[in-house]
Amino acid sequence: MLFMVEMEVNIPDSADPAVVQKKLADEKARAQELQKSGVWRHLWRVAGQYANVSVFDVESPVALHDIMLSLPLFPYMKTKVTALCRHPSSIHDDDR
Ligand SMILES: O=C(O)CC1=CCC(=O)O1
Repeated sequence: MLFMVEMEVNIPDSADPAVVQKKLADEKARAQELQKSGVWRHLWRVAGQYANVSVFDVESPVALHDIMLSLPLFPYMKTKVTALCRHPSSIHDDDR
């Protein structure tokens, strides 16, 4: 199942810089691991915002939920999830 996930990151000024640096490094490692596994299909920066638009390919909504809550930056994120399905005019065989 494909889902578009919009993530907006807001790190409070009061956050400990060392903790934030660790979370940023852990987030990058986790995001790259999930991209290599094929689960995190697309990761795009939204120009001009500390936000991204992503496409996840997961077994179920609960699998997506578990992945999102496991992200180190999740506590600092506002998220929006949209279910996707194949467009009849798509030429990409891997859309589903
Ligand atoms: O910077 C972001 O948009 C948050 C984020 C998601 C994956 C990652 O590496 O950073």
